[in-house]
Amino acid sequence: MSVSVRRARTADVREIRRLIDVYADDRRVLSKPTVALYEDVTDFWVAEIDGAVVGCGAVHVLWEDLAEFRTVAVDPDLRGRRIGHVIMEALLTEARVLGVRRVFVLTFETRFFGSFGFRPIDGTPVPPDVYEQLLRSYDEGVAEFLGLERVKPNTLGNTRMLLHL
Ligand SMILES: CC(=O)SCCNC(=O)CCNC(=O)[C@H](O)C(C)(C)COP(=O)(O)OP(=O)(O)OC[C@H]1O[C@@H](n2cnc3c(N)ncnc32)[C@H](O)[C@@H]1OP(=O)(O)O
Repeated sequence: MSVSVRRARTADVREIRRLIDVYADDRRVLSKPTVALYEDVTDFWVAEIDGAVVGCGAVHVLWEDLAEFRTVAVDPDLRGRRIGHVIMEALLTEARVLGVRRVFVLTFETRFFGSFGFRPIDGTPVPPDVYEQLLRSYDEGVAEFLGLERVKPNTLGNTRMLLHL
């Protein structure tokens, strides 16, 4: 079983949609309108086996030194076969290429992300002036990063984690 990871193309959005829908019901992955997936397609990477998409993950830049990994998901039939690790390696390389120094995740999968060095944090790891700027974003994921009241029902039970690159 040979897994390769590449940047997502617009034609991958259907498969990314499928992977999100598998995990969105129990809030493991934030559900998003399909238009948001097309808008953010350049954030995404996909894992393939024999030309079929079996996993995905995204790097979303939040600020000069900070990005969030989002929508890391592997086909439920193929979990536990290190596909997630291969995706994470691509996302970590991309984060370094982009020049960010810290990566945030909001997740139930604390052991998986912990194995890459992510550690639980409290609060929002940005100074007040950056927090004020981030409040201007329309992105739901940014609202979750900021811990805004209106999105708290979506994030209940998730752990906030941070990795210093
Ligand atoms: C920031 C965010 O994106 S948060 C959202 C994270 N995604 C989800 O919660 C969606 C549901 N989960 C998944 O899609 C996947 O399980 C992922 C992405 C978390 C991990 O991908 P996988 O390919 O399953 O993981 P991979 O095989 O690379 O890693 C091995 C881990 O899987 C565990 N594992 C082994 N067998 C299984 C199995 N059958 N099912 C799940 N996990 C297993 C191993 O114990 C190991 O755990 P550890 O790293 O904590 O020690």
